Amino acid sequence: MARIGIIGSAGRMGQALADAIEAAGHEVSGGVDRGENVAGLADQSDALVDFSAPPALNDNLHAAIGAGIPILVGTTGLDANHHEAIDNAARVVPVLQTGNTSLGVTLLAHLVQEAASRLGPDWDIEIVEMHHRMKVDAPSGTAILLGEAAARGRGISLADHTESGRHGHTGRRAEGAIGFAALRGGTVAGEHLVHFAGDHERITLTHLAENRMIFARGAVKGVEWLIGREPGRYTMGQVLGL
Ligand SMILES: NC(=O)C1=CN([C@@H]2O[C@H](COP(=O)(O)OP(=O)(O)OC[C@H]3O[C@@H](n4cnc5c(N)ncnc54)[C@H](OP(=O)(O)O)[C@@H]3O)[C@@H](O)[C@H]2O)C=CC1
Ligand SMILES: O=C(O)C1=N[C@H](C(=O)O)C[C@H](O)C1
Repeated sequence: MARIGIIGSAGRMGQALADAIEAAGHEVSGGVDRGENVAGLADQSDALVDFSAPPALNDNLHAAIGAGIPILVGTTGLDANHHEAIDNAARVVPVLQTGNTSLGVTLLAHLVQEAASRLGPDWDIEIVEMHHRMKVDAPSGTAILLGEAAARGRGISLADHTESGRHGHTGRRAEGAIGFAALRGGTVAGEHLVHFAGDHERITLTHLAENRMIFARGAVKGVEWLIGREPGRYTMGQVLGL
């Protein structure tokens, strides 16, 4: 039984996570939201899970380091500075950062990498995601994770090949680009389609999240796996043995 502290506890994911922690036989050691004491929560926890917002990240990492416990970062919308802070924290405590904790997306990322490596650069890659109307970041963390998997498969850098938010007279598609489109509406928990568009044929790999429990259960698995590990930066692929 582990004592798991929730950062962003009043949010949609925080509430789903509390249910998943209890269903798995663990204890919710407490929860914090904006402006609350994360260091105090860390002191009474065996691990922290962060589903909050990017401005909270530095305090959350410091709290995990201060208490010497692992942290799973599920918050999306992170930039290069956030990733650098995660790398630094991972020298001291175990850290798992992912844009999607579900088993399905973790497997999908492997399939996307494989398809991208086998299909070659004349197959255009376009990633389309749809989420609920309350989502604040785009493209989703999952779309970026899938873009990175495609870029790895192709042996290119995602940053150098991203085409996002096309509008107006864009000119033709850049050769070798990985495109992103984000739709928002209703209560969609999360949909991701990765299109491989070749000459006169198309392959689409899809993941549909039907509710948030798939993310919450994956996060609990991640935490169970992280507790007792050496410091380091880990992935959901390692957790799920994929
Ligand atoms: N990795 C994954 O598998 C998944 C990741 N996510 C990501 O998780 C994050 C949360 O999503 P969701 O639950 O839908 O969002 P919500 O807006 O429902 O919840 C976010 C919660 O975090 C709180 N919060 C905001 N700022 C801070 C802060 N500085 N310190 C502590 N708490 C804070 C909010 O409080 P307040 O309302 O006061 O701002 C709110 O309670 C998003 O980045 C989302 O993309 C979501 C699903 C799965
Ligand atoms: O904000 C959400 O809801 C989700 N966020 C994550 C993302 O940005 O990919 C994961 C999931 O798709 C739901």
